[in-house]
Amino acid sequence: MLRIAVPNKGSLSGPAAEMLHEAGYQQRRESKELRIVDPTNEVEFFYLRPRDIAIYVASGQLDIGLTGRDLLIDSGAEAEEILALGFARSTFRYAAKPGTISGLADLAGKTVATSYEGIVAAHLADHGIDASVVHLDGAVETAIQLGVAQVIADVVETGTSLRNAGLEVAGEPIMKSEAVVIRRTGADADDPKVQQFLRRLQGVLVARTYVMMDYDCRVEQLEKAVALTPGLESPTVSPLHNEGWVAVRAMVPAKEAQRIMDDLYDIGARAILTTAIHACRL
Ligand SMILES: Nc1ncnc2c1ncn2[C@@H]1O[C@H](COP(=O)(O)OP(=O)(O)OP(=O)(O)O)[C@@H](O)[C@H]1O
Ligand SMILES: O=P(O)(O)OC[C@H]1O[C@H](OP(=O)(O)OP(=O)(O)O)[C@H](O)[C@@H]1O
Ligand SMILES: [Mg+2]
Repeated sequence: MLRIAVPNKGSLSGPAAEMLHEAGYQQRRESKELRIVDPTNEVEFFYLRPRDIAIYVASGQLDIGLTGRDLLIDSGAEAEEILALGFARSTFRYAAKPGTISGLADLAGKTVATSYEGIVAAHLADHGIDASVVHLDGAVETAIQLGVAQVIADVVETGTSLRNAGLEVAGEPIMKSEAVVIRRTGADADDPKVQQFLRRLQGVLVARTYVMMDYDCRVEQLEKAVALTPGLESPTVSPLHNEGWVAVRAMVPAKEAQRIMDDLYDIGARAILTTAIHACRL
Protein backbone atom coordinates (compact mmCIF):
# COMPACT_ATOMS: atom_id res chain seq x y z
CA MET A 1 0.00 0.00 0.00
CA LEU A 2 1.36 3.43 -1.01
CA ARG A 3 1.65 5.78 2.00
CA ILE A 4 1.12 9.45 1.16
CA ALA A 5 1.38 12.62 3.29
CA VAL A 6 -1.24 15.29 2.59
CA PRO A 7 -1.41 18.80 4.15
CA ASN A 8 -4.07 18.91 6.86
CA LYS A 9 -4.43 22.75 7.08
CA GLY A 10 -3.59 26.04 5.43
CA SER A 11 -3.40 27.14 1.80
CA LEU A 12 -2.25 23.75 0.52
CA SER A 13 -4.83 21.55 2.16
CA GLY A 14 -8.04 22.33 0.18
CA PRO A 15 -6.49 22.34 -3.31
CA ALA A 16 -4.42 19.21 -2.52
CA ALA A 17 -7.51 17.25 -1.45
CA GLU A 18 -9.38 18.53 -4.52
CA MET A 19 -6.61 17.37 -6.86
CA LEU A 20 -6.44 13.94 -5.23
CA HIS A 21 -10.21 13.64 -5.50
CA GLU A 22 -10.06 14.55 -9.21
CA ALA A 23 -7.38 11.89 -9.62
CA GLY A 24 -9.89 9.33 -8.35
CA TYR A 25 -8.66 8.93 -4.77
CA GLN A 26 -10.93 8.81 -1.77
CA GLN A 27 -10.41 11.77 0.57
CA ARG A 28 -11.34 12.36 4.21
CA ARG A 29 -14.91 13.49 4.94
CA GLU A 30 -14.10 15.73 7.88
CA SER A 31 -11.11 17.85 8.79
CA LYS A 32 -10.41 16.01 12.06
CA GLU A 33 -9.55 12.73 10.34
CA LEU A 34 -5.80 12.09 10.58
CA ARG A 35 -5.53 9.03 8.34
CA ILE A 36 -7.70 7.28 5.79
CA VAL A 37 -7.26 4.13 3.74
CA ASP A 38 -8.46 3.98 0.14
CA PRO A 39 -8.61 0.20 -0.36
CA THR A 40 -9.67 0.33 -4.02
CA ASN A 41 -6.58 2.27 -4.99
CA GLU A 42 -4.36 0.64 -2.34
CA VAL A 43 -3.33 3.99 -0.91
CA GLU A 44 -3.15 5.26 2.67
CA PHE A 45 -3.32 9.03 3.25
CA PHE A 46 -1.86 10.69 6.36
CA TYR A 47 -3.07 14.26 7.04
CA LEU A 48 -0.11 16.12 8.52
CA ARG A 49 1.03 19.67 9.18
CA PRO A 50 2.42 21.00 5.88
CA ARG A 51 5.67 21.96 7.57
CA ASP A 52 6.23 18.41 8.87
CA ILE A 53 5.59 16.57 5.61
CA ALA A 54 9.15 16.68 4.23
CA ILE A 55 10.45 15.34 7.55
CA TYR A 56 8.09 12.34 7.49
CA VAL A 57 8.91 11.59 3.86
CA ALA A 58 12.67 11.91 4.48
CA SER A 59 12.38 9.44 7.37
CA GLY A 60 11.26 6.78 4.90
CA GLN A 61 8.04 6.01 6.80
CA LEU A 62 5.90 7.60 4.09
CA ASP A 63 6.55 7.02 0.38
CA ILE A 64 5.55 10.42 -0.95
CA GLY A 65 4.10 13.71 0.20
CA LEU A 66 2.37 16.82 -1.09
CA THR A 67 3.83 20.04 0.27
CA GLY A 68 5.11 23.48 -0.76
CA ARG A 69 8.51 23.82 -2.45
CA ASP A 70 9.41 26.54 0.06
CA LEU A 71 8.50 24.28 2.99
CA LEU A 72 10.58 21.44 1.52
CA ILE A 73 13.65 23.67 1.16
CA ASP A 74 13.15 25.32 4.53
CA SER A 75 13.00 21.94 6.27
CA GLY A 76 16.45 20.92 5.02
CA ALA A 77 15.08 17.34 5.01
CA GLU A 78 16.53 14.66 2.73
CA ALA A 79 13.62 14.77 0.31
CA GLU A 80 13.30 15.89 -3.31
CA GLU A 81 10.65 17.34 -5.60
CA ILE A 82 9.34 14.97 -8.28
CA LEU A 83 6.28 16.80 -9.69
CA ALA A 84 5.11 20.44 -9.58
CA LEU A 85 1.35 20.75 -9.06
CA GLY A 86 0.61 24.33 -10.16
CA PHE A 87 -1.38 25.52 -7.11
CA ALA A 88 -0.40 27.52 -3.98
CA ARG A 89 1.92 29.55 -6.19
CA SER A 90 3.82 32.24 -4.33
CA THR A 91 7.13 34.02 -4.13
CA PHE A 92 9.28 34.29 -1.04
CA ARG A 93 10.60 37.80 -0.46
CA TYR A 94 12.14 40.28 1.90
CA ALA A 95 10.01 43.31 2.79
CA ALA A 96 10.49 46.41 4.90
CA LYS A 97 9.15 49.93 5.46
CA PRO A 98 9.28 51.91 2.20
CA GLY A 99 12.65 53.49 1.52
CA THR A 100 14.57 51.61 4.22
CA ILE A 101 16.06 48.72 2.19
CA SER A 102 17.07 49.19 -1.43
CA GLY A 103 19.07 46.01 -1.96
CA LEU A 104 20.41 42.91 -0.26
CA ALA A 105 23.50 44.68 1.12
CA ASP A 106 21.24 46.91 3.27
CA LEU A 107 20.22 43.83 5.29
CA ALA A 108 23.63 43.73 7.01
CA GLY A 109 23.29 44.27 10.74
CA LYS A 110 19.47 44.14 10.59
CA THR A 111 17.09 41.67 12.20
CA VAL A 112 14.90 39.65 9.83
CA ALA A 113 11.68 38.08 11.14
CA THR A 114 10.41 34.99 9.33
CA SER A 115 8.65 31.63 9.67
CA TYR A 116 11.15 30.21 7.16
CA GLU A 117 14.44 30.43 9.06
CA GLY A 118 16.12 27.72 6.98
CA ILE A 119 15.59 29.53 3.67
CA VAL A 120 16.54 32.93 5.06
CA ALA A 121 19.67 31.81 6.95
CA ALA A 122 20.92 29.96 3.83
CA HIS A 123 20.15 32.92 1.55
CA LEU A 124 21.96 35.40 3.82
CA ALA A 125 24.94 33.06 4.18
CA ASP A 126 25.11 32.50 0.38
CA HIS A 127 25.33 36.26 -0.11
CA GLY A 128 27.76 36.80 2.75
CA ILE A 129 25.37 39.04 4.68
CA ASP A 130 25.62 39.18 8.45
CA ALA A 131 22.08 39.69 9.75
CA SER A 132 20.11 38.22 12.67
CA VAL A 133 17.10 36.00 12.05
CA VAL A 134 14.21 35.81 14.48
CA HIS A 135 11.70 33.00 14.11
CA LEU A 136 7.96 33.79 14.30
CA ASP A 137 5.16 31.32 13.63
CA GLY A 138 3.07 33.56 11.39
CA ALA A 139 1.64 37.05 10.79
CA VAL A 140 5.25 38.20 10.47
CA GLU A 141 4.17 41.44 8.71
CA THR A 142 3.36 42.86 12.16
CA ALA A 143 6.89 42.24 13.49
CA ILE A 144 8.20 45.50 12.05
CA GLN A 145 5.46 47.69 13.51
CA LEU A 146 5.99 46.07 16.91
CA GLY A 147 9.76 46.55 16.78
CA VAL A 148 10.79 42.88 16.75
CA ALA A 149 12.59 43.27 13.40
CA GLN A 150 13.39 45.88 10.72
CA VAL A 151 12.90 43.42 7.87
CA ILE A 152 10.65 40.42 7.25
CA ALA A 153 10.98 37.51 4.84
CA ASP A 154 7.64 35.94 3.95
CA VAL A 155 5.38 34.34 1.39
CA VAL A 156 3.92 36.92 -1.03
CA GLU A 157 1.08 36.11 -3.36
CA THR A 158 -1.11 39.14 -4.15
CA GLY A 159 0.91 41.51 -1.94
CA THR A 160 -2.22 42.48 0.01
CA SER A 161 -0.78 41.49 3.39
CA LEU A 162 2.31 43.63 2.79
CA ARG A 163 0.25 46.62 1.66
CA ASN A 164 -2.03 46.32 4.68
CA ALA A 165 1.02 46.41 6.94
CA GLY A 166 2.47 49.45 5.11
CA LEU A 167 5.46 47.46 3.83
CA GLU A 168 7.04 47.00 0.41
CA VAL A 169 9.13 44.23 -1.08
CA ALA A 170 12.91 44.63 -0.93
CA GLY A 171 15.39 43.09 -3.36
CA GLU A 172 14.77 40.28 -5.82
CA PRO A 173 12.54 37.29 -4.89
CA ILE A 174 14.42 34.68 -2.85
CA MET A 175 12.48 31.86 -4.50
CA LYS A 176 9.30 30.89 -6.32
CA SER A 177 7.14 28.25 -4.75
CA GLU A 178 4.14 26.07 -5.58
CA ALA A 179 2.71 22.80 -4.32
CA VAL A 180 4.93 19.85 -5.21
CA VAL A 181 5.05 16.07 -4.81
CA ILE A 182 8.15 14.94 -2.90
CA ARG A 183 9.88 11.65 -2.11
CA ARG A 184 12.89 10.65 -0.04
CA THR A 185 16.12 11.64 -1.80
CA GLY A 186 17.41 8.67 -3.75
CA ALA A 187 14.22 6.58 -3.30
CA ASP A 188 13.45 3.99 -6.00
CA ALA A 189 12.44 6.10 -9.00
CA ASP A 190 10.82 3.15 -10.80
CA ASP A 191 8.44 2.05 -8.04
CA PRO A 192 5.33 1.21 -10.14
CA LYS A 193 2.91 2.38 -7.42
CA VAL A 194 4.60 5.79 -7.27
CA GLN A 195 4.69 5.99 -11.07
CA GLN A 196 0.95 5.25 -11.25
CA PHE A 197 0.20 7.91 -8.64
CA LEU A 198 2.24 10.49 -10.57
CA ARG A 199 0.52 9.56 -13.86
CA ARG A 200 -2.85 10.16 -12.25
CA LEU A 201 -1.84 13.60 -10.98
CA GLN A 202 -0.29 14.45 -14.35
CA GLY A 203 -3.63 13.44 -15.88
CA VAL A 204 -5.39 15.98 -13.67
CA LEU A 205 -2.87 18.69 -14.61
CA VAL A 206 -3.45 18.01 -18.31
CA ALA A 207 -7.24 17.89 -17.86
CA ARG A 208 -7.02 21.28 -16.13
CA THR A 209 -4.86 22.94 -18.76
CA TYR A 210 -6.17 21.48 -22.03
CA VAL A 211 -9.52 21.26 -23.78
CA MET A 212 -10.53 19.01 -26.69
CA MET A 213 -11.24 20.90 -29.90
CA ASP A 214 -13.30 19.53 -32.81
CA TYR A 215 -14.02 21.25 -36.11
CA ASP A 216 -14.74 20.67 -39.78
CA CYS A 217 -12.64 22.19 -42.53
CA ARG A 218 -12.03 21.94 -46.27
CA VAL A 219 -9.22 19.58 -47.27
CA GLU A 220 -7.39 22.53 -48.92
CA GLN A 221 -7.27 24.30 -45.53
CA LEU A 222 -6.17 21.24 -43.55
CA GLU A 223 -2.45 22.07 -43.35
CA LYS A 224 -3.16 25.60 -42.09
CA ALA A 225 -5.70 24.27 -39.61
CA VAL A 226 -3.33 21.59 -38.30
CA ALA A 227 -0.64 24.25 -37.80
CA LEU A 228 -3.09 26.04 -35.47
CA THR A 229 -4.04 22.83 -33.64
CA PRO A 230 -1.02 20.52 -33.72
CA GLY A 231 -2.32 18.55 -30.71
CA LEU A 232 0.06 16.77 -28.36
CA GLU A 233 1.24 14.20 -30.88
CA SER A 234 -0.81 14.85 -34.01
CA PRO A 235 -4.51 15.64 -34.60
CA THR A 236 -7.04 12.99 -35.62
CA VAL A 237 -8.39 13.69 -39.12
CA SER A 238 -11.51 11.83 -40.31
CA PRO A 239 -13.32 12.06 -43.66
CA LEU A 240 -16.79 13.68 -43.72
CA HIS A 241 -19.67 12.39 -45.81
CA ASN A 242 -19.50 15.65 -47.79
CA GLU A 243 -16.60 15.23 -50.14
CA GLY A 244 -13.77 17.75 -49.78
CA TRP A 245 -14.35 18.21 -46.03
CA VAL A 246 -12.66 16.60 -43.01
CA ALA A 247 -13.32 16.57 -39.28
CA VAL A 248 -10.32 17.38 -37.06
CA ARG A 249 -9.86 16.63 -33.36
CA ALA A 250 -6.95 17.86 -31.22
CA MET A 251 -6.11 18.90 -27.66
CA VAL A 252 -5.37 22.62 -27.29
CA PRO A 253 -4.27 24.71 -24.27
CA ALA A 254 -7.45 25.96 -22.56
CA LYS A 255 -6.07 29.51 -22.23
CA GLU A 256 -5.60 29.77 -26.00
CA ALA A 257 -8.84 28.05 -27.03
CA GLN A 258 -10.82 31.22 -27.88
CA ARG A 259 -8.02 32.72 -30.00
CA ILE A 260 -7.53 29.40 -31.83
CA MET A 261 -11.29 29.20 -32.52
CA ASP A 262 -11.18 32.71 -34.03
CA ASP A 263 -8.17 31.81 -36.18
CA LEU A 264 -9.78 28.56 -37.34
CA TYR A 265 -12.98 30.40 -38.25
CA ASP A 266 -10.95 32.95 -40.25
CA ILE A 267 -9.43 30.20 -42.40
CA GLY A 268 -12.87 28.72 -43.08
CA ALA A 269 -13.25 26.03 -40.43
CA ARG A 270 -16.81 25.58 -39.14
CA ALA A 271 -18.68 23.72 -36.38
CA ILE A 272 -15.79 24.47 -34.03
CA LEU A 273 -16.45 22.98 -30.60
CA THR A 274 -14.43 22.70 -27.40
CA THR A 275 -15.16 20.19 -24.66
CA ALA A 276 -13.63 19.76 -21.23
CA ILE A 277 -11.30 16.84 -20.56
CA HIS A 278 -12.19 15.16 -17.28
CA ALA A 279 -9.29 12.76 -16.98
CA CYS A 280 -6.37 11.67 -19.07
CA ARG A 281 -3.25 9.51 -19.27
CA LEU A 282 -0.74 10.85 -21.71
N1 LIG B 1 -1.47 33.50 0.34
C1 LIG B 1 -0.87 32.46 -0.21
N2 LIG B 1 -0.98 32.20 -1.53
C2 LIG B 1 -0.39 31.13 -2.08
N3 LIG B 1 0.34 30.25 -1.39
C3 LIG B 1 0.46 30.45 -0.09
C4 LIG B 1 -0.12 31.56 0.58
N4 LIG B 1 0.17 31.48 1.90
C5 LIG B 1 0.92 30.36 2.02
N5 LIG B 1 1.10 29.75 0.85
C6 LIG B 1 1.85 28.53 0.58
O1 LIG B 1 1.32 27.53 1.44
C7 LIG B 1 2.39 26.81 2.03
C8 LIG B 1 2.35 27.07 3.50
O2 LIG B 1 1.35 26.35 4.01
P1 LIG B 1 0.98 26.53 5.55
O3 LIG B 1 -0.22 25.75 5.75
O4 LIG B 1 2.17 26.31 6.41
O5 LIG B 1 0.75 28.07 5.66
P2 LIG B 1 -0.55 28.89 5.41
O6 LIG B 1 -1.25 28.49 4.17
O7 LIG B 1 -0.04 30.28 5.50
O8 LIG B 1 -1.46 28.45 6.63
P3 LIG B 1 -1.43 28.93 8.14
O9 LIG B 1 -0.38 29.96 8.24
O10 LIG B 1 -2.82 29.45 8.32
O11 LIG B 1 -1.18 27.70 8.93
C9 LIG B 1 3.67 27.33 1.44
O12 LIG B 1 4.07 26.50 0.38
C10 LIG B 1 3.30 28.70 0.97
O13 LIG B 1 4.09 29.14 -0.15
O1 LIG C 1 0.43 38.35 -0.67
P1 LIG C 1 -0.84 37.85 -0.06
O2 LIG C 1 -1.88 37.47 -1.06
O3 LIG C 1 -1.37 38.77 0.98
O4 LIG C 1 -0.50 36.46 0.66
C1 LIG C 1 0.60 36.29 1.49
C2 LIG C 1 0.20 36.08 2.92
O5 LIG C 1 -0.52 34.83 3.03
C3 LIG C 1 0.07 34.07 4.07
O6 LIG C 1 -0.42 34.45 5.29
P2 LIG C 1 -1.54 33.71 6.14
O7 LIG C 1 -2.86 34.33 5.92
O8 LIG C 1 -1.47 32.25 5.91
O9 LIG C 1 -1.09 34.02 7.61
P3 LIG C 1 0.28 33.66 8.35
O10 LIG C 1 1.21 34.80 8.05
O11 LIG C 1 -0.09 33.57 9.77
O12 LIG C 1 0.78 32.38 7.78
C4 LIG C 1 1.52 34.51 4.02
O13 LIG C 1 2.20 34.19 5.23
C5 LIG C 1 1.43 35.98 3.78
O14 LIG C 1 1.25 36.69 4.96
MG1 LIG D 1 0.45 31.27 6.67
